Amino acid sequence: MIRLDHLSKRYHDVTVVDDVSLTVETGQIGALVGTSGSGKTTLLRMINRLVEPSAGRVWIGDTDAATLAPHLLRRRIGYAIQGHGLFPHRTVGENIATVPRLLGWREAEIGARIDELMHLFDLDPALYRDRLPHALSGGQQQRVGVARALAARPELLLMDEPFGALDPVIRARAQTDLRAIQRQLGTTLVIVTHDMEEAITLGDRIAVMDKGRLLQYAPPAEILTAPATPFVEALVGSAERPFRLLSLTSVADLREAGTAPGPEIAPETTLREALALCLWQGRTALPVAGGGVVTLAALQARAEGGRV
Ligand SMILES: Nc1ncnc2c1ncn2[C@@H]1O[C@H](COP(=O)(O)OP(=O)(O)OP(=O)(O)O)[C@@H](O)[C@H]1O
Repeated sequence: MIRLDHLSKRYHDVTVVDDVSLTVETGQIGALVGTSGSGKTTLLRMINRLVEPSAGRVWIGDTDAATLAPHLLRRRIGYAIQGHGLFPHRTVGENIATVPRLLGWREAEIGARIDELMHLFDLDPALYRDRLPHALSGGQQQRVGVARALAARPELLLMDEPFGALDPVIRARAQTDLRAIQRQLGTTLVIVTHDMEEAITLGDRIAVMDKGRLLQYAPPAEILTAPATPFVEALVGSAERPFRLLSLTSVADLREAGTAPGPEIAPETTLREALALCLWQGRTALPVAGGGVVTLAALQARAEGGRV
C-alpha cells in the first residue's frame, strides 16, 4: 500500500504539486493523468525521493519514506521511465542484474532471476541475455527496462510514461503484458501517463491532475460516468466516453440466453470490440463461446448508461 498524505512541492514561489492525498492499495494500479506540466512526474518522483517534498508525507506500507536514506529507498522501489534508461554499454542480463547486485544477491540467484524475468517478458535468454540494448527493438528494450525495474521484487513499481515511445500496436501489447505480470506478481504500481486511454486500460483508480492539484481520484468507470469537474469531463472526451466505458467490460458480463448465427466470440472480448463487430458486420447479436449471445441492443443500452 502506498499513501500520499497532503503532499506538496514548491519551487521558489511556484506550487507545482498542491496538497495531494491519495492511496494505492497493495496489488493495485494507480494511474496519474493530466495535461503537460500538471505535476504528474513531480508527484511520482516525490515517492522515491528523486524530488524532496516541500510538505506532506509518503507512506510505503507503514514506513514513512522520509525516514529512509534515499538510495536505500530507491532499491526497494522499481522505477521505469520513457526511453527505458538502459545502460547502453551493459548487456541485457547486466542491466536486469543492476539492483540485485547492489543488494548483494548471490550470483546464482541473480542468474536465475534474469532468466525468470526474461521468460516472463517473452525474451529468450539464449538469444538476448548477452546482447547490448542497441541490438534490440524499441519494444524489447522497453520490456527489459520494466524487467530491470522488477528485478529485486520491489513491493512498489513507479512508471513514468513507460510506453510513450512505442507504436500503438506494440504499446497495446505492452499494456496487456504489464497488466498480466503485475497481477501475477502482486506488485503495487503507480504509472504516469498523459493518455487517458492508457489510464483506463491499466488503472484500478485514476488520479486526474491539473495545475498541481488532484481533481478526482476514482475507478475508471466513475471517472467516465461521473467526472468531478468540466476539466475531467473534457479530458475524458465526451464523444469517446461510451466506447471507453464499453472497453472496461467483457462480453461475459453482458451475455444472455439465446443463439445467433456466425462465428463465436471469446467471453473475454471487450464490449467495445463486440460493438465494433456488430456494426462492422451488420449483425444484431453475436454468439459467445460457451453458450449465449451478446446483442447489439444490450451493447447500446450499456453505452448509453454512461451518458452524463
Ligand atoms: N526542478 C524544477 N524547478 C522548477 N520548476 C520545475 C522543476 N521541475 C518541474 N518544474 C515545473 O513543475 C511543473 C510540473 O512539472 P511535471 O514534470 O511534474 O509535469 P508533468 O505533469 O509530468 O508534465 P509532462 O506530462 O509534460 O511531463 C512544470 O511547470 C515544470 O516546469
